[in-house]
Amino acid sequence: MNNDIERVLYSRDQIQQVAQKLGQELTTEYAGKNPLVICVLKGAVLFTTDIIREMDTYLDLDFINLSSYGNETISSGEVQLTKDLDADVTGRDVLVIEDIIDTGRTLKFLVDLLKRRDVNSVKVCTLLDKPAGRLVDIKADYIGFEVPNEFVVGYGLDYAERYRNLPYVGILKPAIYEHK
Ligand SMILES: O=P(O)(O)OC[C@H]1O[C@H](OP(=O)(O)OP(=O)(O)O)[C@H](O)[C@@H]1O
Ligand SMILES: Nc1nc2[nH]cnc2c(=O)[nH]1
Repeated sequence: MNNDIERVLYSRDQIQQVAQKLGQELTTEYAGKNPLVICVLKGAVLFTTDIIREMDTYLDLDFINLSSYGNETISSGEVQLTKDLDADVTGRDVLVIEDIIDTGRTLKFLVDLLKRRDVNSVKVCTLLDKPAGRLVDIKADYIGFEVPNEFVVGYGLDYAERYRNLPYVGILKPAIYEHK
């Protein structure tokens, strides 16, 4: 699997360091607030487990599954809610954890949903931001790294469901797409 990677963008150590820094900031942000942390499945699983271990505050954890890429590298444009939250979010201070914001459609869909459900506040922490991919106007409050306008994999991010378990973020060799 590692042989399929052309270039590593962010190493495991770099990701751990940024998670520690963001976790400290989030500890301050949510002191005494008992936030509801929402992990956006599946991609944000690895980053979420890093972030919450760095947050020294009481919190609740929930999961939502949103999907719009299927097995492709380009968004279908339609966000599907395939698993809803278990928690009642009314009046909660919500922290959304994402792996990447690209077009922004997934995050906009989720933030709009949470606002319709009358949350008290919503903030977003993402491992990666790809500003050059943005098609809707939305920003994260906490960002690990910016990435160039290329399809990235690893650390939760997949290509056709593979590579989520790579311990770093990288770019695939072009031959991988040719042999799909
Ligand atoms: O800003 P956007 O263009 O909407 O892209 C970002 C979303 O795309 C990926 O999810 P995907 O739909 O691939 O589902 P997955 O997390 O299960 O892989 C990623 O995990 C983000 O949630
Ligand atoms: N794996 C992966 N999923 C994405 N979803 C939106 N952008 C990306 C990306 O660059 N890589």
